[in-house]
Amino acid sequence: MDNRFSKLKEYYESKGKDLNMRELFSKDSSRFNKFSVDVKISEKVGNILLDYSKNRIDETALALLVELAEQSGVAEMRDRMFKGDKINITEQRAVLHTALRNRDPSAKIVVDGEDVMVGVRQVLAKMRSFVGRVRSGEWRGYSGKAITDVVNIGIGGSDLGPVMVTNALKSYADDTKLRAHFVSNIDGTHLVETVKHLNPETTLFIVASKTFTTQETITNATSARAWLLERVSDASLHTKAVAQHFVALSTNGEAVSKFGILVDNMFEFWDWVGGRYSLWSAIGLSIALYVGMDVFESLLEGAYEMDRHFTSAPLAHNLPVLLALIGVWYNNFFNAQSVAILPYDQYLSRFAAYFQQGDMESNGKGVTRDGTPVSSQTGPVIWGEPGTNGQHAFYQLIHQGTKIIPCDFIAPIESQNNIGQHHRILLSNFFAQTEALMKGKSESEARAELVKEGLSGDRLENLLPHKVFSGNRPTNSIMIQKLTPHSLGALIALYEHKIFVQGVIWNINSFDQWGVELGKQLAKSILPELYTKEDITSHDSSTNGLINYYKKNSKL
Ligand SMILES: O=P(O)(O)OC[C@H]1O[C@H](O)[C@H](O)[C@@H](O)[C@@H]1O
Repeated sequence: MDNRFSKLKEYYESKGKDLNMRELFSKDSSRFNKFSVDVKISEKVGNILLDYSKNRIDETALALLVELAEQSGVAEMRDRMFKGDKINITEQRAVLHTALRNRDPSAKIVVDGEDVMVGVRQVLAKMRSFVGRVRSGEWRGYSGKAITDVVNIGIGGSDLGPVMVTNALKSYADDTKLRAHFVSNIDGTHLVETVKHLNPETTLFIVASKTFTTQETITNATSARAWLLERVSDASLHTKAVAQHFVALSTNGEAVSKFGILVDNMFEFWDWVGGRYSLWSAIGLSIALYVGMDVFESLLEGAYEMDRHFTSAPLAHNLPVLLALIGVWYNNFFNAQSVAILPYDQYLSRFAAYFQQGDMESNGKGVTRDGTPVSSQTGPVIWGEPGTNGQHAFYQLIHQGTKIIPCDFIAPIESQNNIGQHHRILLSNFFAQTEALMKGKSESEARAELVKEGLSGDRLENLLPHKVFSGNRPTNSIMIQKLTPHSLGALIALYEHKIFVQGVIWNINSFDQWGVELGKQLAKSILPELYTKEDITSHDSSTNGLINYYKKNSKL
């Protein structure tokens, strides 16, 4: 760790590592007020509360963390990102997903002498017109019927965002009129199972790929086209069928035309949009078709409001900055390996999966921006499932295991589906889990409980250690008023910017992903080997063994 971390390191060693939340809470009745921020993001987003008091921090640790952010140039790098500087140095690209949701009609962001906002607005207008035509039934399939099902074919950033958001905004859609499906995996099962019950006359395929070279997507799109054409018996209708049933979302116009999709049916975006930050671009078309363009634009607006908070709030009261700094504290000093994202909202069931790519592909890096090996830990493992499901699956390890797992609990105050006691039960679990993780159960408390249950002697002594919870396990609690397109947009942007801040502090490039390339290259060289008769000897003995085992037993 370089000098920027030394004061924190010293504080961690002398006091930080022994901070005990139970003691901190009992000594200071205003701890919640001191270590929480309730920010009104905008009228439509509403407030976002971040309670970070259930963390192993005190005023000194927090002040030193904020100092770390200042010294690392977080504010400067943030401003460079928003104005379109090429901060993605390895790819020499600007990082401007924030331009996609910039709702200021007079905004101008110049990259290579061109105002990118012009194109952003044009594509949004094109999306609006297309979405309107499909949703109203004006856009027809080859046989004259309106579209009932949309299948997004894409993977990674061209899949996870739309999957997560369409799921989150289900209550804003009308599934009886238009359904959204997603095919990502190259495993043929994904496509076959998805189209099995679909009517080719009323199905629209969206081929979503920034590069339009991704093996999985192009293979799935080719098979989807074959599926459609096999069902159009009149061959003279084939060109029309592709034109009416295939659209593309991409930065690569040439490859799109080569695939046979009309330029008119292509929705463009640009190399300054990272795949994992692209749901705000044309990649969001499946979202817009599913929930309507107004709702999609509300999502953009919500993210824009979070951008405004991020660019204007002082670092010590800045939601993404606080989340990032708390993460750095555990990642770099307590040696925490992972972070669990636990939304207490079924609509957010894909939120953690989405940010697995968002965070791990961004900050899973081993060299600094100047190419030297990092001297501190970088991005954590991100995982999580919605509550309360997770409670009955993996929370045991978070409560009593040997690993420290900082958790983010997220919940809306209001439910979209108020039936019986459900929402209050859900929230009581949220509150209880964070309390239990913080407080734990001491030996004397556990003993008293066992005595009360009538246990004594060896039985009590033997059981006692299993009933003790060490506590002092960190959580952030995030509450929004209600899961709306606006608040969802803000929540996603909150996490995006958290990742950004951590990347700046670790001095890494959060916007490339070279690490995914090697496996892709090797797969390309292995594929032809799977078609030959003879045994393969060109790899290590394990890879040769696996390939030859497959070939020997394959019935193909
Ligand atoms: O949108 P595409 O160009 O098809 O890329 C899809 C995905 O594949 C790549 O392997 C990257 O790791 C991801 O960042 C990207 O989102």
